[in-house]
Amino acid sequence: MGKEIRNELNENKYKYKDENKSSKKTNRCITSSTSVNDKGDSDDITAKGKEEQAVRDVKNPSREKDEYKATLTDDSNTLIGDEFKLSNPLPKVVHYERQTGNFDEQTLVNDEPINGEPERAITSISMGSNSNIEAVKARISQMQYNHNRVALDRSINLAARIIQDLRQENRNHHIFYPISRDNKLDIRLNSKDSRIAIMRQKSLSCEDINFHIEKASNFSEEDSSDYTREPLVTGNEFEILRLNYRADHGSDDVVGSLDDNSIANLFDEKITQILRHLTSLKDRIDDTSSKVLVTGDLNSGKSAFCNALLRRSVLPEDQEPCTSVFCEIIDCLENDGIEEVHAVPIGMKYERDDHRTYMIFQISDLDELVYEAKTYALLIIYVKDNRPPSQSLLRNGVIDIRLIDAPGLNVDSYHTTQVYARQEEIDLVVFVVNAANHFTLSGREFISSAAKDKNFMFIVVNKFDEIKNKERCKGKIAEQLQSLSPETFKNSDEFVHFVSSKCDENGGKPEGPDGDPGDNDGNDTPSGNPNFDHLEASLRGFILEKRAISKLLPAKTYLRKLYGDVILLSDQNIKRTKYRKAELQDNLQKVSPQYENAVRNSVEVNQEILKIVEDSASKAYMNSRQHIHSVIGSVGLEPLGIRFRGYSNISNFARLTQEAIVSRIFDSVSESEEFARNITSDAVDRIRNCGMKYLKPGTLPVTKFIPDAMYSRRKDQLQRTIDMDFSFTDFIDPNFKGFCQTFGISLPSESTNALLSAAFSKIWKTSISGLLIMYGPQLLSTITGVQSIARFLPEAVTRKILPVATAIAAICLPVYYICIDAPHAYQRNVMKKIKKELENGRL
Ligand SMILES: Nc1nc2c(ncn2[C@@H]2O[C@H](COP(=O)(O)OP(=O)(O)OP(=O)(O)O)[C@@H](O)[C@H]2O)c(=O)[nH]1
Repeated sequence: MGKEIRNELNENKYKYKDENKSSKKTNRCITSSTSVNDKGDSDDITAKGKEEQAVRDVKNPSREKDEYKATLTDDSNTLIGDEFKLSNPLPKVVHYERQTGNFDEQTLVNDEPINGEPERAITSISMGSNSNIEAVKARISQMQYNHNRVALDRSINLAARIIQDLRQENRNHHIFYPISRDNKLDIRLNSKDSRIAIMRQKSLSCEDINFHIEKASNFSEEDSSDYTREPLVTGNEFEILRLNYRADHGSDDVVGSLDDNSIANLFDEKITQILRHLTSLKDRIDDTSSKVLVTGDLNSGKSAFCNALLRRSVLPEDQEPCTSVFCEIIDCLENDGIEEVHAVPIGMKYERDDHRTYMIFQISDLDELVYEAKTYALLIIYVKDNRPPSQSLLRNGVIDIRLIDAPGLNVDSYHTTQVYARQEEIDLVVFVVNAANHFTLSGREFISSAAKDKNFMFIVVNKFDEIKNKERCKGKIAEQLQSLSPETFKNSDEFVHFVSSKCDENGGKPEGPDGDPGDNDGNDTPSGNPNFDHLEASLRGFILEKRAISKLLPAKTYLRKLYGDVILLSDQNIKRTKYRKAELQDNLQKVSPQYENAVRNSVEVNQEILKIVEDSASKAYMNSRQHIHSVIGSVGLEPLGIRFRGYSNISNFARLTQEAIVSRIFDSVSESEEFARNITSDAVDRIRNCGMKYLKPGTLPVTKFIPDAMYSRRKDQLQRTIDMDFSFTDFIDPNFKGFCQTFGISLPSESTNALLSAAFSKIWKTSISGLLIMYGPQLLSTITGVQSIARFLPEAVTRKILPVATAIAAICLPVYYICIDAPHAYQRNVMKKIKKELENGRL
């Protein structure tokens, strides 16, 4: 990813080089609309202090130069005050060489090209008036500024895209974030307070936290060696992407004790913060006004300092802590020239044109309003400054400046957090420190945090009048500042000021009466206090002349650090991935033979197990089938021991018969199940032995096989599945053998018996049975030889009595047989039904 970012940066020419080095490359101009100049955004013409060179002849046409073709459109008027308004038309297109401040020979004057006549172009401009030259300079300055602003805007968009990609990557599979592991902190992480603090993190659920804490506690040397075998950065090298996690305010950072999941969550949160900050940076550079935040410790004199800058006692000053609401001071021209206070209630977004978003007060009400922190989030104070633009800070003719007086840092944690949050939308921080206290802990923390994107901040060491040993105080401040904000320290003369903001009764800073700008008559003079004058001049110079530094540099600084971090992180991930890949390949080589062996064994063992399972299953199946079938077969043949108590009791007989049959079948099922249990138990043992052959001792899970849990089907369920209804036909099942046995007729052989029984049964169910009834008596008489005997009987007997007797016998005998056989027939029919159900698989 590092490479990708670099490529992307190169493609877009977002080169953030060291400013000192880049300044040596003098021949580079602003190149394209997407580029950031070599010196970043800080070197507009005025900042370089080379205004006198801005308009001059091109002496060396062969030198290397990039051209910037700037069309003077709306942008050119953005910063030009009335005094720069032109009497003569300006050239429409100017080719300007950045490093030398020269216009080249392509310059057009009055729409006409002046190729080869550079003097004409220059003459045309310089022959006009000084205001012409100033106007061209101002416009070029503005062009460069706008150009840099657009470039930064694009760079911020690019950074946001990269950061979002990073977040997605981190969500897909955790990004490796280098940290130095600290096992000692685990104990602290396990404390109750830490648990509660971690639970407050919305990204972690309760279970997650317990899991992470447990994991952190179990973190062993072996785990940590994963991270130490290769030389990696520790995470402290990151400037923007550095992760901190403190269980409580002021406690130690415990990131080193968190596991990968928690780190990934923290990283995700960090990205959310960065994206928010990038948005505020974008808003900040697009905002045409400049916001100056005056902050510092409680009672350090912030309000007094603002008043001193305004030359008016606008904000209340007190020995007691007083400012607990943010006070934003704006020139009243932005409020139709009316001096007043707009108090914005908490939760409301201020819109000047929407009166519902604020309440209006007089400036004199500020004495009370600054205490109303529970009601108001912001006090917008519109003040009039009659001083000329060259002296006024708010109405300076160049850029709108808003002074923001913040509550003291150490008032309480809520206010401190608010100050931290607001500094994101701020272009310049003025940190007011009490000369007697030096930098307190909260002051130091704030300055370190602000230094992330602001290379420079003004340090106002206030109440210097109260210090006796002034040199000693200066030394102490310098010592602390060196480590806190090196850039500010390097440029101490411009950025560090030892002053007294309190009104000087002996002709010090002029101060008008409260709310009355009467003294502020536009003829104001410097304060008479050289230190304060110097501070004021530096402040004006920085904000007005070095707009690029005050407004754009914070964004550039932040982006440079962010890109640096992303590249560092990418490099670490690439290294880490390569290292892991090599390690995995090593391991793969080591485990490959073992793996192949394991696969072979697994195939063998699977085949063995499959065979055991198939054998056992088919044995159990065959046994059950045979056993149950034999029981079903025998039930119809053997008596069940249920007495038939006549046809009046037939339903009871049917129920008892069915129950007896079910009981027989159930017993056979239970016996089969028992058999299957034994077979399965034996199979499980054989499978276990099979596993033991291949697996190391102790690796096979100890599971207990419980045979009794195998079958749960109960007798009553079986009973319910058998059809309990019966009809009278269920009691009729004639068969030849039974018929013969009933009447004591003996049959020649078993096979003949079976044959006849089958035929008998078939015939019974067909129309032949009807014919038999009709012609049965005749047939019977023929079969039994009644006809031949009849020859010896008197004719009356043969004609009348014999046929009637034969017919009676042919009807009564089967009826008698059916009645006698009914109980057995029912038993046989029920069994037939059950068999049929079994065959159809419904039981
Ligand atoms: N001697 C001296 N006193 C000062 C100076 N600046 C401010 N004071 C006094 O210090 C006290 C506090 O000043 P403020 O301006 O209210 O301080 P602050 O930082 O705004 O206070 P909070 O907003 O409450 O945090 C007031 O009594 C001021 O008169 C100074 O330069 N010298």
